[in-house]
Amino acid sequence: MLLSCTARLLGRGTLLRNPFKRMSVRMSSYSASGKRLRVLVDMDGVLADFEGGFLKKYRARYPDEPYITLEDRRGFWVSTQYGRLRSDLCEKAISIWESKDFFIELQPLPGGVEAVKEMAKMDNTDVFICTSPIKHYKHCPYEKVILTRDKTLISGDILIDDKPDILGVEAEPTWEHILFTACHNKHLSVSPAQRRLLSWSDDWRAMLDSKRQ
Ligand SMILES: Cc1cn([C@H]2C[C@H](O)[C@@H](COP(=O)(O)O)O2)c(=O)[nH]c1=O
Ligand SMILES: [Mg+2]
Repeated sequence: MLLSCTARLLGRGTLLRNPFKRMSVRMSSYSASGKRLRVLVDMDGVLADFEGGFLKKYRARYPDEPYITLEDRRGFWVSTQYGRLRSDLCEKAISIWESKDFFIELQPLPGGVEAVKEMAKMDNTDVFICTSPIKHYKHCPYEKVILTRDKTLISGDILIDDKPDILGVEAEPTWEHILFTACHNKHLSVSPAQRRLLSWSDDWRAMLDSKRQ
């Protein structure tokens, strides 16, 4: 569903060729002096309701098995928390997002598509969706947009992402990580230096502005 919303914004035929870059270059003009702002926006848990979509499909497929409400979610990895509930539930959880149509049917999180659309129209701003694929490659890469297992390698000014720890081979990524609040991270106390975006109703525009020269 998110992908179809995004496709409507951008034209489905261009999705896998990094349409946001083309779109932002087309829609905004370079200023003579100003540096362009590069915003990386995560997909699962930021634009697409991964947790809600997972729970709905898990309960439909395994109606007699225990489950974890969104209120009780803790820790980034759903599979880890389900595995702690009962060891075989880890594999059952994984089976949900490895299924065909899981990613393409995720619902958009409120305001996300509109925010990205607005960002992409801003002067001197380039917006990219930056998302990690699952290890099971059968359906996921086709259903997602831009893929990287290591977001530290991607250069940008801001990365809006719900994963609390974004690690990779680059020890000092160029971006500032803005933590997008999700059910699994809202109880975490993060360092005072770490900024949070509570939802797409929060002031993401001010966060972008704070990074402009
Ligand atoms: C919770 C959870 C997620 N995954 C997968 C699903 C996504 O493809 C990535 C997360 O991508 P993001 O760019 O960091 O949002 O991880 C998983 O494999 N196991 C899980 O428990
Ligand atoms: Mg995410």
